[in-house]
Amino acid sequence: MEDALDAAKEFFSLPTEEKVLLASDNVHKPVRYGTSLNHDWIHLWPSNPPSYREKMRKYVKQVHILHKQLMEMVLESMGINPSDLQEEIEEGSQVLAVNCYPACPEPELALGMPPHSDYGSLTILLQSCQGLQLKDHNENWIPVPVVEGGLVVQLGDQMEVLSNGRYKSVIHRATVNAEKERFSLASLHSFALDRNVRPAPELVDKEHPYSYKGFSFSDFLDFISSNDIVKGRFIDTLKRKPSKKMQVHASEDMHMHSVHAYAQRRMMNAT
Ligand SMILES: O=C(O)CCC(=O)C(=O)O
Ligand SMILES: [Fe+2]
Repeated sequence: MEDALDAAKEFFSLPTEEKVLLASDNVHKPVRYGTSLNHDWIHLWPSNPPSYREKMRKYVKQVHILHKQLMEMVLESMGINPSDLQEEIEEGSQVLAVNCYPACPEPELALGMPPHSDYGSLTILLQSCQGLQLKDHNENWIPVPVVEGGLVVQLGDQMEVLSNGRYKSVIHRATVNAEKERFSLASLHSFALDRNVRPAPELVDKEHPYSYKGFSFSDFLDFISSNDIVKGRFIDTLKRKPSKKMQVHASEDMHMHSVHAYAQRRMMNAT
C-alpha cells in the first residue's frame, strides 16, 4: 500500500509540462490527468516515474481481489445470491483515481473534492492522511480516521439501485490540510459497463416498490458530460418518487462547497 502512495506522490511531483500531456476533459478516455474503463489500459498509464506502473499495477490487482470478496459479502447481506451476478462482476470495470490535494493555507475555506457519491458498486480508498469525510443520516460530516494498513470501503450508486434503496450510496467529500499535501487512491469498481443496473427482483415487493429506474454506464457518462456536479446527484435522477426536500438539500450543499473547491489534481487510471 505504501508503494502505491509513493508512486502517486512521485507522479504528482513531476513537472506540469509532463503531466499535462495526459490531460483530457473527455470522460470517455481511459487514462486522463486533470479535473475511466476495462482491463489492459496499463500500457497507457504514466511511464514516469519509472516505477509508477509496476507499483500501481500491484496495488490495483490486490484491491481487485479484495473487491470481489467484499462484493460477495455485500450481496449476500442483501439476500442476493452472488452467483446470479457473477458475469456482471467478472466483466466489471475498475478505475483507479489518484488524487493529490496540495496543502491549503486556509483549509476551513476550501474543499479538496465537493460532496458526491461514487457512481459504481464499491469504492476502496486509501488515504495518506486524514481528509475524507462522510455525511451521516443526520446530515453531519464525519471524518474518517486513517488506520494504519486500513482501507475505507464505500457503497456507490449502483448498489443503492440494486438494493432498491435498502443501502444508500455514501455522500462524501475531501477536506484539505494546512501543512501537508494529501494523496488518496480511490479504486472505483462498477458492474459491467454495458449492463443496465436495476433493483434486484428479490428486493421488490409490496412494502418495497420498485424505487429506481435502471441505468447503464453510458447514462451516467451522459449525465456527467452535460451536468455540472453542482446541479445535483446522478442517483436523484433515477428515483421514482424523489423526495423534494432531500434533493434541495443535496444540491444546495453541493453548490456551496464546490464554489470553494481547491486546486485538486486527479489522475484517472482505467485497468
Ligand atoms: O480523497 C478522498 O478521500 C476522496 C476521493 C473521492 O471521493 C473520489 O476520488 O471519488
Ligand atoms: Fe468519491
